[in-house]
Amino acid sequence: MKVAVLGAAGGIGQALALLLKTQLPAGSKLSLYDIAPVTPGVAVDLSHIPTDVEVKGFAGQDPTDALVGADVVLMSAGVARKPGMDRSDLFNINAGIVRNLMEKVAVTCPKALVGIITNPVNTTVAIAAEVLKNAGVYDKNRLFGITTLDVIRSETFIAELKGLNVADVKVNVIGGHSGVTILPLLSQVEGVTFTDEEVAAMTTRIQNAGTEVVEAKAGGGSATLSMGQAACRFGLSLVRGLQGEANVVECAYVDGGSEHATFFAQPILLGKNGVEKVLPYGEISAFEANARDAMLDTLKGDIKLGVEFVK
Ligand SMILES: NC(=O)c1ccc[n+]([C@@H]2O[C@H](COP(=O)([O-])OP(=O)(O)OC[C@H]3O[C@@H](n4cnc5c(N)ncnc54)[C@H](O)[C@@H]3O)[C@@H](O)[C@H]2O)c1
Ligand SMILES: O=C(O)C[C@H](O)C(=O)O
Repeated sequence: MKVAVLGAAGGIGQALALLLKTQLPAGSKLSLYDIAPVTPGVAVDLSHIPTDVEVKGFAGQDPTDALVGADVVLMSAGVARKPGMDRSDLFNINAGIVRNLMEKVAVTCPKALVGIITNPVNTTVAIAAEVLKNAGVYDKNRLFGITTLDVIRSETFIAELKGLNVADVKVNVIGGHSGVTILPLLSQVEGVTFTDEEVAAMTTRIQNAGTEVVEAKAGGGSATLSMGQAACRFGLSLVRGLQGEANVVECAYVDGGSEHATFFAQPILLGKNGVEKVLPYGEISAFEANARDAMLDTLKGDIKLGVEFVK
């Protein structure tokens, strides 16, 4: 199994690469690419950790060498937010970065499962899909916007509030990955009840958790370590699905035939071809149904921006 990380010298990329080096199955290959010249050094550094995962690093303008033979590509290349910015403010720089990298993916490893981390995810995933369509290699089952950070935040915050063992807390988060488009389905969390006030406050906290980190880092970037963990969890789930493991389920932002929008985050069953099955997100409360319906104009606008950028 070969996993390529694009943006591997960055805050997320280095954390993710470290976690993958220590957690990928024995015999895997880890391929690190970034425009930053330090990237081969990051690979050498990781290669001294005694696990059976071979690490190679590539720098420069062309990611092709890093992508050859990749089964999974995880992309965090791009710029991060500073206080006062929305994720959509990253579009001007990151849209072109994602388009250019996806053009190389389309040519070099068109069958790879691709997980997009680069913000604004609601839009960059649509850009990635359009690039793959233009190249004639689009398979909607192989492209994912990684929303796992919203899931792990939900698990953490709910366990803290309710005094639960966090390992027992499971939460679906649907919609997209910015502001009101992030919708945790608190009504489905087993073994707990929330007051209306708790639902409102917890939903807002999860939606604003990225901003919480951006403000705490005071100009030094956005979430990197928790995102490294989230991307590692999602990347390992992709690998487990590819290896034929049963019942691998994660929420992700996919082109899954949703009635709500072309791309919509919801639970998916992963398998040997990526998305094996898009799963229903189940019964939701009136609060959640209102929040879902209220997000759709924003989400569809974000998607349209990405489609039009490539056209
Ligand atoms: N999906 C999520 O939940 C989530 C969570 C956190 C951050 N993010 C996003 O992830 C992205 C990266 O965040 P970060 O904190 O790692 O930023 P960072 O600045 O620490 O790292 C980004 C890396 O991308 C590299 N890069 C820039 N242009 C490139 C190109 N054309 N090819 C290859 N590499 C390139 C940079 O050299 C840098 O090493 C941001 O867009 C951020 O908003 C998404
Ligand atoms: O908030 C950001 O800009 C980064 C990321 O999307 C997050 O949710 O932490």
